[in-house]
Amino acid sequence: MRGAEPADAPDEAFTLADYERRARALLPPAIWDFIAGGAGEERTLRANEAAFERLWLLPRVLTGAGRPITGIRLLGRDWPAPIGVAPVAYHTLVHPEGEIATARGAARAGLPFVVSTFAGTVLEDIAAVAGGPLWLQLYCFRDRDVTRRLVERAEHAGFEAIVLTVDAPRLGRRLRDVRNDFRLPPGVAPANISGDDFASPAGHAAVAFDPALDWSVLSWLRSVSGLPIVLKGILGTSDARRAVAAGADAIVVSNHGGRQLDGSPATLEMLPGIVAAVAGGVPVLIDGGVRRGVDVLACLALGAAAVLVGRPVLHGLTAGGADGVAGVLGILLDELQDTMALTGVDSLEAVDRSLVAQREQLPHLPLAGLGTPPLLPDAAWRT
Ligand SMILES: Cc1cc2nc3c(=O)[nH]c(=O)nc-3n(C[C@H](O)[C@H](O)[C@H](O)COP(=O)(O)O)c2cc1C
Ligand SMILES: CCCCCCC(=O)C(=O)O
Repeated sequence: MRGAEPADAPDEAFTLADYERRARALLPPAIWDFIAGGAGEERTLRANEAAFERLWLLPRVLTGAGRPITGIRLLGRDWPAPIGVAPVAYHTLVHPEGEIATARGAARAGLPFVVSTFAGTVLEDIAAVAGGPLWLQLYCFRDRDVTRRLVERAEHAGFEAIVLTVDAPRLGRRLRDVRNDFRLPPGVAPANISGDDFASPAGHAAVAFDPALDWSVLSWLRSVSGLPIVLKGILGTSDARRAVAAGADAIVVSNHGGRQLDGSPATLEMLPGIVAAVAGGVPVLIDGGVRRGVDVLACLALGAAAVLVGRPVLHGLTAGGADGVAGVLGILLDELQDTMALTGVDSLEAVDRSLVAQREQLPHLPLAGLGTPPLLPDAAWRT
């Protein structure tokens, strides 16, 4: 248990951990496992959250920063805060209105929503209720016509970017799902692609995903869409550089929430090296284990332009539909504002690496060095 938290599912939620406990109490165990689980022994899943425990924020005092402004501009659009909803399949698993309720919840905060290829509701219906930027997450199928039609529909419906997931030539081996023989319940299916046999996500992916996907997919995608292309699932510096060279408009440092390669590093640990490698060429976003406003600020201090949040949004959706999603995003936003004010920064332009220190390194720092602490050793970032 973390912090001052009740052991049982709380009636009211004050933190994302409260929402998590409420969702767990409400969901059937196999659905809970599908959402909460990761690949293999879940080392990477655990590492994502644990990495945040190793960073401290170093407050600056008397800066007059009591009313911080959280807005950013990304891919030509203003975001009220550097927080978006990560693409997560099948919101209809946890709430009958699925992504429609999520879009309504995100709209209340005006925050962006990345809709999964495997959304359980129709893209055009989601677009009709959205209030912030909408991006489409794309899995590239063996059948490029199916993939192209999805992109064209999204563009026509007003989606503003394509987020191509590049870490999934197949699905990771998620042992909870294997042990549960997980199947989608009746009534839960992808609403935007046709076909059958979707019930086993891993089985369907094995048949439908293009296992031979390579960098040429970017020029193919450019040939079918004029939308900005964001590559999601970059973890290494050389891939990050290659993404920029290949014309990506942004990248998301992601290990798919620990659901793909178990044994890959925490995203937070890889972020500084990737930001350095990209050298301002494109915005770098990150996801994985972001659970508090402090975590958001830590990511920004290490060079991220914005964070995406996955499981917590589903927890909010489970607990309270659109209200729950708005609740989760509202808590993160409030916590980010608290953190900025207490750290002494009044805008995100004032956030830089001098705000964070790695716990293990602090005792060795001379006092004068506290302003510019070295973070993880370079070797940890190389690929
Ligand atoms: C239940 C579930 C379904 C997901 N579905 C997708 C998906 O359809 N496409 C995708 O690119 N990533 C998918 N992801 C990964 C998320 O986009 C994101 O990378 C990850 O959840 C971030 O970590 P967090 O949950 O710790 O915030 C999924 C994650 C979960 C938990
Ligand atoms: C073929 C269905 C696959 C859904 C995959 C969703 C996903 O990315 C996940 O991590 O789960």
